[in-house]
Amino acid sequence: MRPYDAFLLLSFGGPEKSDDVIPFLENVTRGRGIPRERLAEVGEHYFLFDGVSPINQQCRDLVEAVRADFDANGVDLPVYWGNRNWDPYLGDTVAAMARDGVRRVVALATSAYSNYSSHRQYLEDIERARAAVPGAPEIDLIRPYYDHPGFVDSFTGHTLDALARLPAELREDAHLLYSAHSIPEAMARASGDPRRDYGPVGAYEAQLAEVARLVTERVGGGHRYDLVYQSRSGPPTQPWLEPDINDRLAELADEGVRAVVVVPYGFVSDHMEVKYDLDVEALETARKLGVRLERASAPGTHPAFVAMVRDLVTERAEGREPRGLGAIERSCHDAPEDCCRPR
Ligand SMILES: CC1=C(CCC(=O)O)c2cc3nc(cc4[nH]c(cc5[nH]c(cc1n2)c(C)c5CCC(=O)O)c(CCC(=O)O)c4C)C(CCC(=O)O)=C3C
Ligand SMILES: [Fe+2]
Repeated sequence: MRPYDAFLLLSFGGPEKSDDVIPFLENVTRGRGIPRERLAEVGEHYFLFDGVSPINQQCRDLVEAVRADFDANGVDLPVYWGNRNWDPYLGDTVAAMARDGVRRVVALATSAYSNYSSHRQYLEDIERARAAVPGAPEIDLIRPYYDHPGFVDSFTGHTLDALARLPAELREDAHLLYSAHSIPEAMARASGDPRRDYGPVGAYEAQLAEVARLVTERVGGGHRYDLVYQSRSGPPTQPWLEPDINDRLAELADEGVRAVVVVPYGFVSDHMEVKYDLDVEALETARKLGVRLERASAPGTHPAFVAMVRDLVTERAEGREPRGLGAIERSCHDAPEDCCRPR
């Protein structure tokens, strides 16, 4: 797979026992101005699950699936994994790669969209880790891949599965709620390639709208749908993207909607923000409102998603033009120096 001699999965990281929770939250929020009350509250979400975030095991599963897929398809690259906020830390992984004689790495982040947290911050993580390791390999980060057919098809499949779990009499009129991580409005406006015009909403929201349209079209059946946000943090005075999923659920209940399928299209796996903010909190909201809620799975190790990883690796290795189902102008693949920076 020239010019590369290794593949790296880059992820967020999460705690795996109660004692990890507070140090993990300190890592995530260092210098970010998250109120203490919010931190205590999010800590409780983790303690509810005995301090174990699902995200690390989901990364191990994806690493194994990618290894098997590479083996079966003649992609001869060792697979490494490193995180931003928890063990295995990216810095340790970069040191291990240097020791193993790895010179050039192709990396995929477990974030599909353009914005500071999902794209730029991973580029910064890579540079920081490399700077601390003498003889560190070069690391090329794969572009945002939100409209790759492998990402869209895995959500389509999982949305159809979730619809099938609804009682037959509720299925046809079920409302689709596409849920993504809220971010500060300023971060949303600064997302993407600064030379491009994404309209008033910025690249992140434009990309989300594209994916919701693509998945709804493929699911068929003419379902009505909305874009909603979850997991807001930051001080209440700072505007973040809205509407919150819980507020929108209340409005839909008022409008007479009796069943919703929540599609966590902002995420790559069913990690804590999905397991708590959707499966505990939004489910409870829906139950109180008398709305039936089914949650579709995020891609995880869906075969289309695993095959996507290989396609993105070969795209980068062969220097192929990026392709997607949407309008590629919405991406920031050709502006790796300036995209998704705070302005
Ligand atoms: C866009 C986005 C994604 C989706 C794309 C992607 O996947 O990258 C994402 C994913 C994740 N976010 C996660 C966890 C947290 N995010 C926080 C805080 C924040 N997230 C932000 C954005 C995003 N976050 C932002 C703008 C903040 C404010 C602070 C800052 O500017 O950085 C906090 C602090 C407490 C709080 O305030 O909630 C925690 C604990 C986990 C791990 C879950 C697990 O453990 O399973 C994952 C995958
Ligand atoms: Fe987050």
